[in-house]
Amino acid sequence: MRPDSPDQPLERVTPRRLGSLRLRLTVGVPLLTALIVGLVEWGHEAAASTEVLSHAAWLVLGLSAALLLLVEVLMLRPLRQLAAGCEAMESAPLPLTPEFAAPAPGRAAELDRIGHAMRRVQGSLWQQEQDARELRRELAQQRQQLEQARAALETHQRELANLARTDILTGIANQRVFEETLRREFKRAQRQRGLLAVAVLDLDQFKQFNLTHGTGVGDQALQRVAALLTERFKRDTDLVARLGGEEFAALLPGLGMAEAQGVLESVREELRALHLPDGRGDLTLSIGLAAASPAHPYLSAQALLQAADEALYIAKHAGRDRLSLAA
Ligand SMILES: Nc1nc2c(ncn2[C@@H]2O[C@H](COP(=O)(O)OP(=O)(O)OP(=O)(O)O)[C@@H](O)[C@H]2O)c(=O)[nH]1
Repeated sequence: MRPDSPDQPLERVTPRRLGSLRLRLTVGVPLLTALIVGLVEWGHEAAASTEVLSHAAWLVLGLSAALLLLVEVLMLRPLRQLAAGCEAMESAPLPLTPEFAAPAPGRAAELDRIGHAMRRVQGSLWQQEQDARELRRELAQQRQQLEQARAALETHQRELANLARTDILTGIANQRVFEETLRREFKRAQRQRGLLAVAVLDLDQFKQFNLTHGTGVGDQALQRVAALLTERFKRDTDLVARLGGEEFAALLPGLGMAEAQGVLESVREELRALHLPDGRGDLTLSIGLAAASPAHPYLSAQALLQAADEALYIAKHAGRDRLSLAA
């Protein structure tokens, strides 16, 4: 049996205040009766006979007992049940159950039904709280998953953006980035009356190199050239890129023709000294170089790049493995 069941013995659930009320009624009514009888005896000693008074006292006592019984049955017992229900609600959360489905008959049924309704409400609240807790937990999980998906998406977007700007084989900038940067740096050089050198570098006889050593070795050679250029041009403003195939480019802000020529000649020498692909090979590089300066301006970034291209063409036709300067 549950501690808050209405069938429980009354002594176990009697609230202190109800017990106090009953005690006061139990003690107070007989005392009052005795007091009345005493007063009547004292006041009417001479007039009334002892026998009549005695009957009156017994009548009052009987009425008091009946009154006590009525108070107990009609008020105290239902109140105790209600109080017990309230206490049980305070003490522990209960699931929604069909307890007290049939309230006790009689006048106490009203209070039983109130108690029962309160317990149903409490059970319903408890259930709703459980549901809300479960929903909050699911929401937190979904929020976490969403956060992870968002982070993964951002990573993929970054990778995609990088892929769109990077040459896959060599990992350096691609032609698109080179042309964007060239336009930007050209405008800056024009604005600041600065220097800007552009070099186009092309591996010699690479078709034959592939045929001799295979395209896998050709790929490795392209990667070595990219690494060499990245190593040599490492200022923040420098940019090396692969324009496509076996053709590379270097953008060198702040460098005039003579300075750029010196660095590029050493790069060409270094590559030849590598003897790609196997330390005994003879892979070489032809370079066309153009430089914009206040003394030698170009109309556009495109014109500057075209001048470097034309210089490369001259280097190729002059026998390869050399650097040519734009006119
Ligand atoms: N291994 C490899 N080869 C490539 C790649 N891209 C282009 N090539 C090859 O590079 C070769 C370029 O040949 P060509 O344009 O005739 O130039 P070349 O043989 O270097 O001759 P010149 O430039 O006149 O010295 C072609 O055979 C392409 O197949 C690549 O990513 N990997």
